[in-house]
Amino acid sequence: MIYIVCIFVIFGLYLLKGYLRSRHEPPSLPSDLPILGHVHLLIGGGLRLWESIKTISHECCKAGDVAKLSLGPIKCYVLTDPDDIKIVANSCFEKGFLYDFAKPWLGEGLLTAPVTKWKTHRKLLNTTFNQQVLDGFLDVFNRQSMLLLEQLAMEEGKGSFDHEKYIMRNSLETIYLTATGLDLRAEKTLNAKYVTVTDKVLRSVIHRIQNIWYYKDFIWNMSSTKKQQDKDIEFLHGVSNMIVKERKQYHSSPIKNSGWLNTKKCISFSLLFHFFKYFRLTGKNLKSFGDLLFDLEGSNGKSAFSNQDVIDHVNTLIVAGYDTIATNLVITLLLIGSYKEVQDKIYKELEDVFGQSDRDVEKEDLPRLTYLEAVIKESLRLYPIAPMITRLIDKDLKLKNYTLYSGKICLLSIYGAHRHPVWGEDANDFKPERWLNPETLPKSPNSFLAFSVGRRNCIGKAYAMMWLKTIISHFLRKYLVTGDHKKTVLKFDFLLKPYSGHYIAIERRK
Ligand code: HEM
Repeated sequence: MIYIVCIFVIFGLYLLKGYLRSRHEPPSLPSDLPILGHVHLLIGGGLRLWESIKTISHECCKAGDVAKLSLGPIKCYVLTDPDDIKIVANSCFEKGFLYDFAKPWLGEGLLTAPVTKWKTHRKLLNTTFNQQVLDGFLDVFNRQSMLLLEQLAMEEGKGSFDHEKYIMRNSLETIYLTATGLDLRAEKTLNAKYVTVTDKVLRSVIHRIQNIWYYKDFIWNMSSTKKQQDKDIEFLHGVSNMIVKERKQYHSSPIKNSGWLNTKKCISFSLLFHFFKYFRLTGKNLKSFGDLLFDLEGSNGKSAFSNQDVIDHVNTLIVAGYDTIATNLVITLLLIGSYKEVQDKIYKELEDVFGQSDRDVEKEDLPRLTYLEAVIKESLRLYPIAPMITRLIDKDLKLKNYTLYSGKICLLSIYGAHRHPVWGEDANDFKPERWLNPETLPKSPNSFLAFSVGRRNCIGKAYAMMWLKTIISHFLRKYLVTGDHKKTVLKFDFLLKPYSGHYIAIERRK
């Protein structure tokens, strides 16, 4: 008898726990189909995926900022409240299995590294992203801006054109120079191929995310997309392996520090060639991120990173850096071209700082470009390049109104937080002025999340702002830009990207 009572009590407690837990669980998003859940939202290409991200975010906001979403058997949470997002981002650092789909490409660089590795590596990498190192890149940013203007000259006065192709190429060259020291300018074919192949690999990762039967490795491994992905990744790895190997050779050389002329003797001809181009371009002995990583020492006095670590980090910096800044620049120029009064105000600020001169941007100029900074932030608020990121909930977490239970994936909607009512009734409008007055900004400092939030936020934030301010200030001193952002159609291919209608026209300023 006592056994039967015990079984009833245990069963009763189990049911009670389930009931109490369900009372704290958030509601499910609408259109939750039996067994399939919300998988139908993932079906279709990048255009449909972007629409789905917007729908999920708006529905979640309506449901009280926390909601459940099911992808077949996989149960997820969605968040749109900025403060709740910060709690999750600062408590759970593991990103969940979706990021594993990028591991064949990015290995265990910062973006995809498991938490144990990420913690030590992020601390070390933070030291290489200091202001002094970034200031050293300003020369590259100025040279690359001038190069872009030279290339755009052929489009002057000719009506609308696709500025994305120029900007993608230029951004890749810039990030390559600062991450590896390699000057891709002289490698036009390699540059064009790198951009195309990177795009293909991004799309293949998205293809896997969209088709849940590919979540199982054995099915994915049999697919033709995976076979093509392997070939593409082999090409991308081939490029970075070549560079990193040569840099490593140079760093392990006993005469590394004995001056540029001596260094020549111990490095291969091809490296010498790259060095030559690099020094010619910058005119200074600048160190790339890759060089700084090789120089870092661990607690035992030896190199902190293995060859593979450096390759993974350099690959990650290139991928995380070039597409994000390029896409933001494409969208920001389009917005500036759509709002004449905004363009006039930026130009006025540029005149205050630079007069009529087309001189280089100096580090002292950057903090003075406050209106331009507001424009860039407003562009990132309306069009966050990474509109949704994920975290694995690895402990039960109490939020404002709900508890999230361990084991589920949490989708943090940056898009949703940026269009949240905390931004006011004009949340959908492009209004850079809101950034100039603390009264017109949301109370919570976590409401702007374009670079994510917490300790696992974007390591390249300061780099990105510096590069964007430099290039736009060169561009607008030379050109008047027109465009119509309302005609632009966007898609989501791992990152937010323009699909069509994003063209601009440029006229030289008198
Ligand atoms: C407008 C430009 C950029 C935007 C909007 C942006 C946005 C973001 C976001 C939202 C994350 C968090 C991703 C996640 O949690 O899954 C992130 C992470 C990261 N970003 Fe950026 N990023 C930009 C530029 C850059 C640049 C220029 C670099 C490198 C030079 C860079 C390197 C990284 C890296 C390495 C991470 C992973 C950090 C970690 O996990 O510790 N980003 N970025």
